Formats: sequence, structure tokens, C-alpha cells
Amino acid sequence: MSAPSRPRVLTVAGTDPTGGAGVQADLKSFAAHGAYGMAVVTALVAQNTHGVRSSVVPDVAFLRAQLDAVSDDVTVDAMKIGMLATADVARTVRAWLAEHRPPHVVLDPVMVATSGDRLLDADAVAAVRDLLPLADVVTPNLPELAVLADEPRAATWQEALAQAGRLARTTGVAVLVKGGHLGGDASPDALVDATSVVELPGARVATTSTHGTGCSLSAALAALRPRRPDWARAARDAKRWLGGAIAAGAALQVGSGHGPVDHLHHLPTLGLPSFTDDVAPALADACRDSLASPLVAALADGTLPFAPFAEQLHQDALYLTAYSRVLARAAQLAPTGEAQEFFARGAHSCLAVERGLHESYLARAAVRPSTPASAVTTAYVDHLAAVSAHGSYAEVVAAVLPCYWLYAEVGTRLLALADAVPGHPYRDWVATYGSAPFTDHAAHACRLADDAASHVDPATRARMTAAFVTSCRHEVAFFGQVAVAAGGPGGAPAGADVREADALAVG
Ligand SMILES: Nc1ncnc2c1ncn2[C@@H]1O[C@H](COP(=O)(O)OP(=O)(O)O)[C@@H](O)[C@H]1O
Ligand SMILES: Cc1ncc(COP(=O)(O)O)c(N)n1
Repeated sequence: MSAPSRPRVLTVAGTDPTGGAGVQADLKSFAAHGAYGMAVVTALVAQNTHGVRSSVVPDVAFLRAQLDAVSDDVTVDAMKIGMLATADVARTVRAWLAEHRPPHVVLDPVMVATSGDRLLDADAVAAVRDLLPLADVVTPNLPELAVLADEPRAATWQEALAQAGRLARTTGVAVLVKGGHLGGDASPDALVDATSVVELPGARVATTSTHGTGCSLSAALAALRPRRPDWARAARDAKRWLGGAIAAGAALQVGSGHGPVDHLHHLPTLGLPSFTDDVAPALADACRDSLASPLVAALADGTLPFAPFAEQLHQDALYLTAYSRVLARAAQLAPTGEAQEFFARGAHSCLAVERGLHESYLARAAVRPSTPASAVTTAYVDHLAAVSAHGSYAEVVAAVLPCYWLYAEVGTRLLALADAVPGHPYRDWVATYGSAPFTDHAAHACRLADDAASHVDPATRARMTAAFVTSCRHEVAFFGQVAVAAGGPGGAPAGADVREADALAVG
């Protein structure tokens, strides 16, 4: 049989109805590391970010029934043990472990919560010590280390490392000693076994969001171990992740005491609407405003005189030359071959269309080829050039998107209107944007923008939105830049082929 797609990881721990510690935190930590999480409950704890109110420890026969229900059916790749509550619970877990020990076992010797409340009976310490040889790694904080080693609490980090070394030598279990209770600017941890010390440095985050840090760390360690070559590598990655989770905890605004950490801080876009769903209202506004411009309105009913149409196309040709360079930049930054090809084709297509406008159409128009780019065209091009020079791939894609998407939307609506006018003089030009392949290209560009947005942090996502909205405004201004004289029949001069030369891939 092939290997499972994800490590199957079990927590045996108590509960926290506010989701910051215990089983609830462990399952989040497992999911955050790509593991399939399972949970056996040792104790039901009525607690929140202020502390523990009461707890119920179900009969140990029921605990054993839960453990057996898992091991009778599921292969457990790794396991984390948290709150054990009583000596009976610890002994029951030990008996089960003796028969069903998974390949990787982390023991978090939970004794006292961050709030100061006891989570382990005083007479249960010996039973927890008896569990140590069945674990691979034990993760005590400084007070717990002292209790397990049966020594006074270490006052310095060096003392803690020495104490962890003694515990590792007497029990044969590796000790991930946690310096969270040390105070000072640092919050170091270290993985200590009988012969070696691997220090895991970490900066202390100034925060009260430390509820469940020990639970989350030990769960991350268990979740990572099946996919890491050794405990040191798993511990390093778990610690790095926890630092980010602690830093992001306050923003969750959960509770008014010691708040939880953000287990999903590294997946900031999870659950957000897609980028294109998010900016769809801005696109709809731009579409409405574009259709309301005198040029587009006259284009729709076929009354647009030829001169302003030619003037608009001339600005379009100037714009396309610059836009091509920005698409080439998107191709350069593209993270996938598919995206690179899409934007490289787009860059080429812009130039082909620009040339086509001159050959098939503008050559016959009254607009002098030397007519410079308007202030409106220049402003739009400058915006795109600035994003292209300073922005990430995601921002460049957001900036170029309206030229695809808005042209497809406006083109589709214009085509429906043009089709209602017999002999519409600009129908072919309108059809280029209002039908495939251009509308397919626009849908493709939207998908690439959504892909790009799903990998960025909130600040970059905000810059994507700003770049998109600014481009939309420039598009509206672009449609509005040419004055349309009232009256006068529309239509291209005889012989003018309004259809653009190439199969358009850009607006
Ligand atoms: N303020 C903090 N900033 C950064 N890391 C912290 C902070 N407080 C705790 N940690 C880290 O969280 C983990 C749990 O530490 P600790 O609080 O000592 O354990 P416990 O939650 O079991 O009491 C350790 O990796 C520790 O270094
Ligand atoms: C069920 C349960 N298990 C463990 C802890 C320890 O939490 P902390 O990491 O904040 O000390 C807790 N508060 N509740």
C-alpha cells in the first residue's frame, strides 16, 4: 500500500472550551502542520483565558475505551500526551502505550497552567515520571523540569541545560527544555539528550498571548516529526512557527486574559474571499462608469463619429506599447511556467495589436502618428510602470488585470448593444473584446490573480487591491479622455478595416 498522504497524529490531553490550549489547540497545531489530527480526552476542563474553573476526569475505563477505539482501527504515526490530571489517568495511558506505542511520542508534562491553576494532582507526579521512558521527547517548562528532576528550579539558562542533561541521562528520554519562564529579552529552548545539546534560540515577544504555548509547541513537534529526519529538525521548525503564532495571537482578540496563539498565522489568506471576488465591486463601478462615458455610449449605439474613435485608438496604440513591457515584467516574475507563458504571449500580442491598429486602421485616419500620448494615457502608463518597477509579481498582476477584465466586461455589454443596431459600424472592433478568445484570456488572467493572491501576506494583498483599483480608475479616465462632438453619423471611412489584426490577447 502507498504511504498515507498525511501523518496521522494523536493527542491525549484535556480540553479548553475557548480553544487556546489542550486538545483544541493540539488539533489546530496538527492541522497547521499538515497532519491528520485525532484526539483522546483525558479531562474535561471548564477554563478560559483567565483560568480554570473546574474539571471532570472521566472514568479511566472510558479513557482506555477511547484509546482502544483509535488503536483498533487507525495506525498512529506520532502522538503527543498532554494533561494527565491524575495518577490513574497517567497509569492508564502508560499501559496502553506499552502495547500500542506509536513510532514517535512527545510528552508535555502539564502540571500547572499559565494562569497558575494545577492541572495535575500532586500525587500524580511519580506516575508521570514512570511514563518518561515510553516517550521520545519530554517538553517541560522550568518549573516542570525541576519537579521531574526532583531538584530545585533552575535560576539560569545554563543551570536549566545542566538539569535537562541529568534528566535525559537518568530516563533515556530527550528533553526539550523551554525557557519561556526565564524572563528577559530571549525565550530560548534547547533539545537536550544524554550526550548533546541543540540550542533553539528565540526572541521573546512582548505579549500576554501565551495561553497554550506549551500545548501548541509539543503538538507541532509530534506533527512534524514523521516528516523530519530527527527531533532537532522538528523542534527547530516547531519553535520558529510558534514564535510567529505568539506574535500574531493578540490580533485574534480572543478573551481578555492570557489570549491564545494564532495557529494559522502562516496561512493569512485562508478563508478570505478570492481576490477577484474581493475587487469585483470596484470592477463593476468601473464598468458602469466606462459605459456611461460619451465615447462608449456613442460606440454602443453606433453614432460615434470616426475622428474621436481614431483618436481613442491612437491613444490605445501608445498605451499598448507600454503595457506590453509591463506584461513582460509579469512574465519575468511569474512563479509558474503557465503564468510566464500567458504574460509573455500577452506582451507579444500587445505589440501585434498595436502594429495592426496602424496598418489596418490608423494609417487611414486623420490622427497624426506623431500625436503624443495624452496626460491620461501617460498617467495610466506611469502607474503601471511604477508597480512594475517596485511591486511583486502579485501586485503587477493586480495592476494589469483591469485591462483584461474590464475590457471583457465592457466589450460583452457593448457587443450586445451593437448587435441590436443593424449595420453597426464598429461591431467587429467591439466583438474583439466582447467574445472569445479575449473573454477567455480575461478569465485566465483573473485566475492567475487569484492564485497569486492566495500566497501573499495581508500587506501585499492590500497593495494588490490598491493597484487594481487605481488601474480601474485609469481605465475609466481612458474611456473618458476623448471629446465626442454631438451629432454626425458614425462609421469608419470606406475601406477601413476596423477589425484588429491579431487575435487579441490584451485589452
Ligand atoms: N513571550 C514569548 N515570546 C516568545 N516565545 C515564547 C514566549 N513565551 C513562551 N514562549 C515559547 O513558548 C513555548 C512554551 O514555553 P513555556 O511558556 O516555557 O511553556 P509552558 O507553556 O509549558 O509553560 C516555548 O517554545 C517558549 O520558548
Ligand atoms: C487542558 C489543558 N492542557 C494544558 C494547559 C496548559 O496550558 P499552557 O500552555 O497555557 O500552560 C491548559 N491550560 N489546559
